Amino acid sequence: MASVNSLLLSSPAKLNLYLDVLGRRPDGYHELLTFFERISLCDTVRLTEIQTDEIVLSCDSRLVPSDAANLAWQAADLLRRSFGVKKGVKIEIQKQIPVGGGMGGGSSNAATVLLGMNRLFGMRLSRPVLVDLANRLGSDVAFFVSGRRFAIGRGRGGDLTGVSIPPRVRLWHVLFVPPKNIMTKDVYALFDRGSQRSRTGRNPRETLTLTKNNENVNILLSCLKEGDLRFLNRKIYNRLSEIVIESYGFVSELRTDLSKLGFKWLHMSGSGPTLFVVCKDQKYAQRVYDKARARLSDKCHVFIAATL
Ligand SMILES: C[C@](O)(CO)[C@H](O)COP(=O)(O)OP(=O)(O)OC[C@H]1O[C@@H](n2ccc(N)nc2=O)[C@H](O)[C@@H]1O
Ligand SMILES: Nc1ncnc2c1ncn2[C@@H]1O[C@H](COP(=O)(O)OP(=O)(O)OP(=O)(O)O)[C@@H](O)[C@H]1O
Repeated sequence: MASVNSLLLSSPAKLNLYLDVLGRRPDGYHELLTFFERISLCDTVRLTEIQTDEIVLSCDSRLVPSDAANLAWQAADLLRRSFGVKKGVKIEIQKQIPVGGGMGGGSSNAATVLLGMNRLFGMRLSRPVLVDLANRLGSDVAFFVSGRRFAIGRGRGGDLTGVSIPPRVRLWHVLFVPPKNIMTKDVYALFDRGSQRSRTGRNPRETLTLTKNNENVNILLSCLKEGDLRFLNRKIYNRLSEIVIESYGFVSELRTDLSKLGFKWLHMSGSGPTLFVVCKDQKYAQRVYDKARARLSDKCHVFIAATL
């Protein structure tokens, strides 16, 4: 019997420890400065070479399309078209990362397909070539292709700078995910409307200069290297959180509930609605997890994850 060429891969989520929106770009996207962290909450992606010249996709979540609308399907298609690959592939996705939670699940699946097909078909494409493909699929895809635990993203988010953080540095998080999701593009549109109002003086928002932003990211980096979590908590920042909390009642309610449980430093990842805390170790994370599960299991899903 012929052996089956197949790979079983982990497809991790991300958190944004820093996210500032610096302005609107000529291509309609937003200019970002962000600090990514790869975390241990993972989907599973199985890739199998098939004899027919097609991409076949299945996914165990009904919130995710299983056709050409799936970002993982688009990744396989882009790779095949760019390099004239004739072989077909079956993609089977098992979701763990909440869909539309701000943790980059779809982008991660797409990156896993790029990296996985490169291996499966022995294509030997270099990391920069894969990063280039990634940036044609979405703003978060390049980070997952980079293979880094932490990175700074500029431009649309995919213009990456690596940071050197010792492997011993590992953050622990508890993630609080409301049962409703939020569309990223809606959040950016709300943000634009908010910024317009601020220009007319009705809704002033703090605007950070680029120098201030770079300084903040550098401080965040040193806190991480030194394991200074107290100061790190003060430096974690998300420019989109204010507009998300103002616009989506279920997020502000969850934040209030979590504050009442005594969680002081609550952060939001990406365009939300996932909220998270940073814990000093696994034991503390477990305590936070148990408390939130006991009191808020009807309001949100709770996960523990660490830097991966
Ligand atoms: C919120 C973040 O997750 C932070 O890492 C990203 O900015 C969004 O990443 P993503 O979902 O991979 O983004 P994409 O798939 O490229 O874009 C989704 C939508 O978000 C908006 N978008 C995204 C990135 C960016 N720099 N500017 C934008 O305005 C656009 O309206 C776009 O239609
Ligand atoms: N492989 C995939 N996994 C999850 N969602 C996908 C996938 N492909 C397409 N989608 C669609 O993309 C949308 C956003 O999904 P995703 O879970 O990536 O959001 P997100 O985590 O908020 O993204 P980000 O943080 O990158 O903005 C959903 O509407 C979903 O149907």
